[in-house]
Amino acid sequence: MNSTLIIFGATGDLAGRFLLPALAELAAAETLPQDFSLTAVATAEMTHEAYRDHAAKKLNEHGAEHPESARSWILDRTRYRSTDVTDAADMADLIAESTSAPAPKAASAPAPAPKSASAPKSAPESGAGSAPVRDPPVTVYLALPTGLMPDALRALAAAGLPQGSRIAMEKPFGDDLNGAGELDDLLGELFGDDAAQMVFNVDHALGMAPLQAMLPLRFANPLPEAVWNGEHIAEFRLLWEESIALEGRARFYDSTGALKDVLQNHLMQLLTMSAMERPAGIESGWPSAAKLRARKTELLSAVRPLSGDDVLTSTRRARYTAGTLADDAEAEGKQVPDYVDEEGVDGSQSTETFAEVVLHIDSPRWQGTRFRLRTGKALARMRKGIEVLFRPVGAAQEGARLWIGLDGPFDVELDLNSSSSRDRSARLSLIGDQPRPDFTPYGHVLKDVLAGESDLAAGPEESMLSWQILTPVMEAWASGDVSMEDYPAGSAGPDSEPPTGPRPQPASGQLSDAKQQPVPGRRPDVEQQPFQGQRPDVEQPASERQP
Ligand SMILES: NC(=O)C1=CN([C@@H]2O[C@H](COP(=O)(O)OP(=O)(O)OC[C@H]3O[C@@H](n4cnc5c(N)ncnc54)[C@H](OP(=O)(O)O)[C@@H]3O)[C@@H](O)[C@H]2O)C=CC1
Ligand SMILES: O=C1O[C@H](COP(=O)(O)O)[C@@H](O)[C@H](O)[C@H]1O
Repeated sequence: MNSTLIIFGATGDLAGRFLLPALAELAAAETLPQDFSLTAVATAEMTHEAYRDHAAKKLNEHGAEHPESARSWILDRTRYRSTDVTDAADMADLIAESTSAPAPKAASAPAPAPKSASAPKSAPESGAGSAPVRDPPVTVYLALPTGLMPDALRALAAAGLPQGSRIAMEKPFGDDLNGAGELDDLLGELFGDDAAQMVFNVDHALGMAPLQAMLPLRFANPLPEAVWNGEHIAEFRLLWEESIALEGRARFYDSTGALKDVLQNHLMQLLTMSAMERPAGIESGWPSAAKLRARKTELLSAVRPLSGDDVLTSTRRARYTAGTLADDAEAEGKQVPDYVDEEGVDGSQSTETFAEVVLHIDSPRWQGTRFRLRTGKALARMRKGIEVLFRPVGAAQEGARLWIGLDGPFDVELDLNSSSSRDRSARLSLIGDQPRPDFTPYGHVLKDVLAGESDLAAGPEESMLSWQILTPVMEAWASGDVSMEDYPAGSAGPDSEPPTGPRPQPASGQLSDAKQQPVPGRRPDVEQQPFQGQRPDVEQPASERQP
């Protein structure tokens, strides 16, 4: 496991809300090497102590559930450096400094064992404060706005990274289809064939244990798999609804919006994990990263392209107006102004805080099923999960419903048709909890990134296909063809009818002619596999449940 971590964007929201708490979590679980050190980087001038104070506050705010000893263990190994991420010379100094000097406090303060006095699970490569290892590998985490990624990567390549180093890049991968293609080309230019091993495209949705569990749930049980198709499922709702609003992130969010921030990446991962065909290797535990990506790209390639007209019937966008946020642990019932009046927001940009898109997949398995992807900020409650609406059978008014919570509560709910007596129908709800995840999503991500694993990294092809699917939406929204709706902060969202989707699906057994154009992938690690869906003869059922 790499023991030197450098976080760019260390004063940002991601670092404070997720990365620092995840490091404390890993320290508490004794997963980090004893000689672990963190170099926190941003542009602001600050002393090590000032940064540690800042980090301690963030850990109190977002990581209070981790033991005090684990939080101090991280802080003791943290130094701060102001560096221009686009400057190669500055970058080279930073890397040399991060790998050659012991972390400022680690040499003087004995490392408190976070949970017990036992040895860490990963063997230390050198003790804290011992003689530096020559050119040890580093892990560079780019928690930066997307626009900075190309310059940061160029500077890193020019500075030269020690053998075995890794780069973690936050989503979204590029800003649109062209940007993602250019970024992929740039990675190839800068790092050649090593790019696939070296660069980890982070999408923390993939670190959510229940999303990983979708594969065993679907493929290691006969029950869901037998009905996991368009004949039985009318609609998937892939939801990433947040109760929080901007949280001071206007600089980032106002040039991004809900579609690019969440729908293009996290929700597309929910889509692929819910709908992909069986990946080879799942029967023996977990598929290889290449096999998994092959199934994901196959699925995304089969998403029916949206025409300009389809965008009108298949999408909604909105932004919040003044209101009171939900009274939960994150949003705390705060009052917020109209989105356009939030500090740092440029109202003329028409940035949406709510996005909904309905897609169809032209594969034998998924004929007639709607895939509804919905995300938004300042909504009535925090709800991330997958809702599966089954088609009604016989005289039943409603079909069965399955809910899988992804990010706490980790609830699973199965609503079935039953009856309370011979002549009265009633719903039977089976409710349970999923197994507790070992780590939070960012705990998983950081553990994998530091350990050099790639199973949970998102492939660049997936990102490009996702951008390709959404390009017509972005174009229609930019030209104003789909009007911007609004919703009071803290409400369930806009009160218009949810979109129902585009034109009728192709006649039974036929797949759409208008397939997505293949996106040229540079990485050699994606294997294309043919569809193995079993039901080419499924007909569109008469009753389609309305959202
Ligand atoms: N916040 C979140 O909840 C999540 C964010 N992400 C992703 O993380 C990334 C960062 O988001 P977030 O933390 O919210 O953004 P913020 O705007 O909160 O933070 C951006 C960080 O980048 C630093 N920075 C900006 N310009 C430079 C530069 N030229 N050189 C060095 N550092 C620079 C800023 O430091 P300074 O102020 O000193 O310039 C700041 O630390 C985005 O890609 C986002 O998609 C992913 C998942 C969750
Ligand atoms: O990627 C992002 O995710 C967060 C939400 O993450 P979660 O794990 O708390 O659901 C979101 O707030 C942020 O805007 C986005 O960049």
